[in-house]
This record gives sequence, C-alpha cells and structure tokens, in this order.
Amino acid sequence: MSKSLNLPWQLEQPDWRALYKLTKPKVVALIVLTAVVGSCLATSTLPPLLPFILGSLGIALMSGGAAAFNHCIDQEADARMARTHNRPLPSGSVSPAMALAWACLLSLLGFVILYAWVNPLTAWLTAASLVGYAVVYTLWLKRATPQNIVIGGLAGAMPPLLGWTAINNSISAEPLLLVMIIFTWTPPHFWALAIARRDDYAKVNIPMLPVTHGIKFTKNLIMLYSVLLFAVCCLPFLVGMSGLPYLVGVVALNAIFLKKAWTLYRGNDQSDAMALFGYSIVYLMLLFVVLLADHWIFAWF
Ligand code: HEM
Ligand SMILES: CC(C)=CCC/C(C)=C/CC/C(C)=C/COP(=O)(O)OP(=O)(O)O
Repeated sequence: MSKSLNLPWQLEQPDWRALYKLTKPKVVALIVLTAVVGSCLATSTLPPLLPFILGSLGIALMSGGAAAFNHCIDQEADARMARTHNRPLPSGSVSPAMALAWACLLSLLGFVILYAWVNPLTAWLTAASLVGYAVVYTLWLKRATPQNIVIGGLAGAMPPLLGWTAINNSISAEPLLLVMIIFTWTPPHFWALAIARRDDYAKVNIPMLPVTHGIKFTKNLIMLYSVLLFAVCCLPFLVGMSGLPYLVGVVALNAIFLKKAWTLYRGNDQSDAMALFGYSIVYLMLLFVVLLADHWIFAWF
C-alpha cells in the first residue's frame, strides 16, 4: 500500500519541533498563566497541589490540542498569508494526518486527566472551550462575520474560570469577572494585529473587521473596547475581590493601554497597531501577575 495514502497507522516519524509549534506555545503559556491565577484566587490558602498541577496540565493540553485543530482547519488560508505561510502544515514539516492525530491525542489526554483526577465540571467546561475555539470560531464564525473574534473570544477567556473550578468544583462570580476582563481585552488585542495584517485577511476572504468595515471604524471600536476594558478591570476592586495594590496596578496598565490605543487612533496604522498588539500581550500577563500579588498580599499580611 502506498505511503502517500497517509493512513493513521502509516504516520511519518514525528518532527517534535513542528508538533510543538502546532500547539501555539506562547498563547498556551499565557492561557495557563490566567488559569493558574484563577486556581490561586479560588482559595485563601495555597491551592491543593494535585488538582492545581493536574488542572493546569489538563488545561494546557486541551488548549494546545485546540490550537492544533485550528492549524488543521486553517491550513489552506495559512498557506496563502504572509504571516502564517511558514507554519508546520503549509511548510510541510508535518503531514495533515499527523497534525490531526496530535490534536486528538492532546485533547483526549487533557480531557481524561481533568475528568479522572480533577473534576468532571472542569473537564466539560474545558471541552466546551475547545469546541468553542476549534469548531465554533475556527470552522464557522471566522469566515461568517466580522464579529467572529468577539463571540469566539469567549473560548479564550474561559481559563481563569477553568482554573477556579479545578480547585473549587463550582462556578462563582469572582472568576466570571476575570473571564469578562479577557473577553473585553480580546477585540483590541486582535483588531490591532488585524489592522497591520489587513491585506493578508482580504487576500484569503476572511471577513475581519478592518477588511469589512475599514481601518477607521476598527480604530474606533478599539478605542471603545479599551475604555470598556478599563471599566471592567476595576470591577474586582469595586466588588471587594481585590485590593488597593490591584487598583494601582490596573490604573497604570490601562493608562498605557489607552495611550497606545489613542496613538493608533491618531497615527500610523502599521507600527502603532503592532505596538498596541505587542503591549496587549504584556498587559494581560502583568494584569494577572498583579491580581495574584494582590491576592497573596491580602491573604498573608
Ligand atoms: C478569539 C480570541 C483571540 C484571537 C482571534 C487572537 C488572535 C491572535 C493572533 C492572530 C495572534 C498572532 C499569532 C501569530 O502570529 O502566530 C495572536 C498572538 C498571541 N495571542 Fe492572541 N488571540 C485571541 C485570544 C488570545 C488569548 C485568550 C490569549 C491568552 C490568554 C492570547 C495570547 C496571545 C499571545 C501570547 C500571542 C503571541 C504569540 C506569539 O508571539 O507566538 N490570545 N493572537
Ligand atoms: C481549551 C481552551 C481554553 C481553548 C482555548 C484555545 C486557544 C488556543 C485560544 C487562543 C485564541 C487564538 C490564538 C486565536 C487566534 O486564532 P486565529 O485562527 O484567528 O489566528 P491565527 O491566524 O494566528 O491562527
């Protein structure tokens, strides 16, 4: 039987570097950070070690699996975009069958770990996030509406709740506020990049907002969401979940965010858009570090 048939039992030797890249490791690292902070905030002491470690591992595996499914589904568009044409599938460093098998393996392994050793609630919520990203966003919304990333952003916003349920096995208001923060952060995070890469998306007919509604309109919405993000970030302080150190931190982080959004609104599309995109990542990382530091300052002093 010919090797080119690529049946599952005829997979090539794995290229581990390519398989690692399929998991979008930097994105998953930030996702896991938000989940870890969700776990730490779920208790006033240190979280119990087993659900903490296995919960973070299961969330990481399923997020990496979701990212690998995204690569499989988007391989043709990725091949035609300058930003993505070097990815493992378009460049041929991994076969479609191997990538699909890898996505299934990571997702299943993550699910089993969460279900068997953490709790079924976390396993099912993480599975819903995976389906939300890989199926609802990538397979459907991405090509259906310029609001794709607003709705699809809910999947990527779930990890603080997943981290929380891994420890508490229940859903409550506090982690939902953290979900709201990431949900509100996603549009400026992504639309900044989409402004800089507008032509790429136009070329492959993906209806991202700068393609369908133009750059000026997208900049308006980035400003609007940036103001909204500031307000949403204040909620943990206003409901008494976080203290003054958190408030000081988020005021500083959001002031810089607003300044960069304003600079983009007024200025150069390429460099200012990439500056806001780059900062959005540092911003989210620092915001969750500040949340955790504030939590521990209150718990221990
Ligand atoms: C639907 C929601 C989201 C969309 C559409 C989106 C879109 C993107 C895109 C297109 C990139 C560029 C990737 C590349 O060049 O390979 C990116 C990068 C990144 N995103 Fe997002 N993102 C979303 C949610 C998130 C979430 C929830 C997180 C983490 C909590 C996140 C963290 C990152 C990080 C860390 C990078 C930099 C990756 C690198 O440099 O390799 N994103 N995002
Ligand atoms: C289980 C769980 C918590 C799932 C969350 C999964 C996850 C990896 C979310 C990240 C969102 C993201 C990078 C979207 C970009 O996709 P894109 O296709 O628009 O960007 P691309 O063109 O760079 O691939």
